[in-house]
This record gives sequence, C-alpha cells and structure tokens, in this order.
Amino acid sequence: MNIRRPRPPDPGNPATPALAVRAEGLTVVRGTRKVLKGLDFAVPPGRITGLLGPSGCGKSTLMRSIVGTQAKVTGTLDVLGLPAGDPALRSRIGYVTQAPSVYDDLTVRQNLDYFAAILDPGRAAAERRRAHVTSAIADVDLVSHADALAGNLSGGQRSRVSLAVALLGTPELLVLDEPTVGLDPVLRRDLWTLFHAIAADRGATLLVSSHVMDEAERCHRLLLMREGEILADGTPDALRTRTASETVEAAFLRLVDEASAASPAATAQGKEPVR
Ligand SMILES: Nc1ncnc2c1ncn2[C@@H]1O[C@H](COP(=O)(O)OP(=O)(O)OP(=O)(O)O)[C@@H](O)[C@H]1O
Repeated sequence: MNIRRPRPPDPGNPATPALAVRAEGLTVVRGTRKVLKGLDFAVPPGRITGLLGPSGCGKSTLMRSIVGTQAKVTGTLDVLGLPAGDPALRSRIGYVTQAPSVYDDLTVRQNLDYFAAILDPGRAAAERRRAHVTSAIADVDLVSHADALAGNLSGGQRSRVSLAVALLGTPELLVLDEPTVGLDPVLRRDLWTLFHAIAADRGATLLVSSHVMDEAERCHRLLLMREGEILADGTPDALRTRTASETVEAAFLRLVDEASAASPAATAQGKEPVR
C-alpha cells in the first residue's frame, strides 16, 4: 500500500491541537430520547481510537456529532481545536458512513474524480487531483479495479472506494463508522493494516467504530460505550489489567456487571449481548 505525504504530528507546533477531539457533557437528543448522556472523553491525535459497544448504544450518533451532521447536540465538543461543525473543519475530516456512498454507474476512478473535483475544483488543479485520485486508489489496494464499475464490485471493495473518497483530502481526522462490518477476515486484517499505516505515516487520527470486540485489540485506545454512556476509556492493556480480564470483551462484560451492580435499575432495561 502506498501512503502519500507523511505528516507526523508535531506537538511543538501550535497548529497541532493537543487533543483531536474533546467532549465535556456531550448530550444528544434524537426524537424524544436522550441517546448520548453527558459524555466526557478525549481522543488523542495520531492514534487509532476504537469506539466499541453494542448495536444501538450511540456510536453513530457520536460520530455524526463529531463530523457536525447531528442535530440537537449540547455540551462542549471540540474537534481539531475548533467547535464541531465549524466550516473550517470540512476539509480536515474524512467521514465514512456505514452505507458506502458511491455511484454504481461510475467506475472506481470516475467516482474518485467526481469527489476530487468537489474538494479541489478548477482546471488549474487537474494535475493535483489526478495524483490524489491515483494515490487514494493505491492506498486502498484497488488499482486492479480502477476501471471497474462500482456497481460490479463486492461489498468490501465498495467500502474501500468509500474509504478512498475519505482519504482524498488527506484529512487529519478520519471518522470511520463500522468500516469492517460484513467483510471477510483477510479483508478486515488488510483494512486494519491500512488504518495503522495511515496513523503512522501521516500522523492522522482515526476514530473507528465497531461492535465486534476482537477489533478492540487492534486499536491504540478504546472508548467503550453502552446505552449512551462511556463505560471506560483507555488502552486495551489498561482495560484488561484494570478488570483482571484476558480479553477486551471480558473486560467490557466485567465493566457492564460493575455498572449494573452500581445502578441495578438501569440494568433491568435490556442488556444487549456483545457480538
Ligand atoms: N432518527 C432517529 N430518531 C430517533 N432515535 C434514533 C434515530 N436514529 C437513531 N436513534 C436511536 O438512537 C440510539 C443510538 O443510535 P446509533 O445509530 O447512534 O447507535 P449505534 O451504536 O451506532 O448502533 P449500530 O451499531 O446498530 O449502528 C438508538 O437507540 C436508536 O434507536
């Protein structure tokens, strides 16, 4: 894989925020329900932070809040040193939603050309756009499919086209909502290798959600969520040690039990299995 433009974070540079994301009392209401309940957490720059928790716990809502597409967000939410949703963040964040957003009747390269033209318009930028598109296709290992129609690709290949679109602007923060869901183990491993290369070579920050606990072991740091709250925050090692557990999944279950013991009423409302 070919990762362009190394840009490691420079803690001495005042333009490099000390934290990629900082939330205090972050609350989101959807419909009549409070789906994020006063979250306090931080995401360090240049690392891969996994956002893990059962289906429906609020991972997508949290990601939408960070990228600025979620309504009814209150509390403090700073992203790359600016309030979430600030227009200056648009070109600095790459966001991949759960459903791959690609045009089936265009080839892989045409999809990327289209999005590159939106990001970096004008005839003068044509050469630069072409280079970025070629690079992004190589980053996600789709060179051999560059001229295939997106509609003829497998689910995993389409996900990688979406990821390539997100990589186009060389974002400082990549927010990836369940990027490996439904992929086979080899593809999942390859994607995680790519995520690590992006963090290491570019100094980018990655926030990656998953409800599959074994993916936790691949992250530098974890935010474990449950029912709209952050259950724990730390490295996989620290979480395992703190709970005397062998795996992050066992640590998660122990933390759920601890939280339930602390507030039994909350537990009665549906404990979802961790898949
Ligand atoms: N448009 C909506 N209106 C009202 N409630 C919603 C809406 N969308 C989601 N919710 C609720 O918000 C809660 C959090 O949903 P969210 O999609 O953030 O969870 P998630 O952890 O990403 O789930 P999954 O892993 O299944 O994608 C859920 O209980 C869901 O029912």
